[in-house]
Amino acid sequence: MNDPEVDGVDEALALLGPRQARKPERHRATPWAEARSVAARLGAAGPHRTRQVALDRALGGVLAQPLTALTDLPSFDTSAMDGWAVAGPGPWRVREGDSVLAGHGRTPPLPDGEAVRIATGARVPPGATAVIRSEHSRADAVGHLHAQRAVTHGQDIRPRGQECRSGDQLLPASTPVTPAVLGLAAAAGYDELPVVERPRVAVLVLGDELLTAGLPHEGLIRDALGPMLAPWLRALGADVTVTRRIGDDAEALYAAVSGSGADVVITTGGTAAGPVDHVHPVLREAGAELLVDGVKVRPGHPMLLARLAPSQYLVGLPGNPLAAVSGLLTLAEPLLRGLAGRRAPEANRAALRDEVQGHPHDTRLVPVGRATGRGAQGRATAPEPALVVPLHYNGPAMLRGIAAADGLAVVPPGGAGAGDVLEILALPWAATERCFT
Ligand SMILES: Nc1nc2c(c(=O)[nH]1)N[C@H]1C(S)=C(S)[C@@H](COP(=O)(O)OP(=O)(O)OC[C@H]3O[C@@H](n4cnc5c(N)ncnc54)[C@H](O)[C@@H]3O)O[C@H]1N2
Ligand code: MOO
Repeated sequence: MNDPEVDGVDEALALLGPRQARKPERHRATPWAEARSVAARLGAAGPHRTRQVALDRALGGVLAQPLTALTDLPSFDTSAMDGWAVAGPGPWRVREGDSVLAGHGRTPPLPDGEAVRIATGARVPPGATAVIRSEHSRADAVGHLHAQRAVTHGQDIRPRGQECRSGDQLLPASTPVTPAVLGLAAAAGYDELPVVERPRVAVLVLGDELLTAGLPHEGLIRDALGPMLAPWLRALGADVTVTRRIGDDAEALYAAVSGSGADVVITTGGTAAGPVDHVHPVLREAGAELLVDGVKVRPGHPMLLARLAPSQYLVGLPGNPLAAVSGLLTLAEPLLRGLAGRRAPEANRAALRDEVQGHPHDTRLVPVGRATGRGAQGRATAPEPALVVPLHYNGPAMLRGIAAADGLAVVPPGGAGAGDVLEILALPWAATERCFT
């Protein structure tokens, strides 16, 4: 675990001038799984602010409190079918000129031996013992109703409280608010829901070489992270309040970090030890506490997590775009998930179709796609466990692999062989497919 790095981190530290040398002792990167746990623990600790929001604004949030029924459901004995409410054994005398419809108030009691027309969803009159579907009954010429099948007591009546009693817990806290949850909440009497407020996130994009439009030219390149991070972070439960381009300006970075009112500041670039890599010096100047300073993962090993204030964090993503994705999923995702009050999803697992080379000491995160067709033994859909294909173009500076991917395989140190079953990190937009479980 504590072996010296074999890949140049020691050498990189040796290149640091005395002003930049951040630790007298040898740099120790955190193992990948431990780095995720640190971020998850911080997130789970909160703070969790609760907000009451109208139902139509609660979608995508998570319940801050258990959802408790405000009423019995159904709230009255209800007809489950269109037909006849009857009282006692038949045949029944039809109560003429009268129909019991949904939405109507209390109806007069039904005496034994009588039947009245009733609609699905209508209140069953007091005294009724069953509902007979219209297609299972026949009214004769002298005003009597005959059942064409045996009638059992209570048939096709939904009794009050069948689904829940007022005060029953319908869903626990931390349940994601889906369209179905909105429907249930409305049925159970809610106009508003208490949801965990989304953590506010500020994104600071560093680098003088970045263009926001047009073609790369004369050493300048397009900013690939600005357009990618805000929507990705939103999908992880964050409220991204701003994406700012800071350039390679230490003072501007210090001002942006120390003046930020965000719960989480996310920086991109500047995490390494180059002449304009300002993140470490600025964190030092701001009195931040480094909780994770480098992670034993490829790409993305210079990623970091710092506490700026008691409940305010900074995640430093490396500038190489796939390394930034690695930092996003390793540190930002578990931190934000916890702060957003979300539960950890069950780990997805899938079998590798092809061997993946590993790093000798570090975890690798490798974009993978679901195998289909011949790769999945001739079937159109992947068999159990799902089969995934490692994708090309997975270098730290490349997004071509991840843009075509269904997830990121967690490749242990030393690599993995064909058929090995690995954890797959989900991409938030692939969540609805849940294909790896
Ligand atoms: N001497 C060493 N140099 C480097 C090491 C090391 O261990 N020793 N690690 C390398 C690794 S791995 C990574 S990753 C990068 C991390 O560097 P920084 O976080 O300081 O990022 P930058 O130097 O600012 O940029 C790196 C690379 O990424 C490009 N970049 C930056 N931002 C964006 C963006 N928004 N969109 C697209 N591309 C971006 C930037 O132009 C650089 O090419 O350090 C290595 N160096
Ligand atoms: O690990 Mo760097 O983060 O490979 O590109």
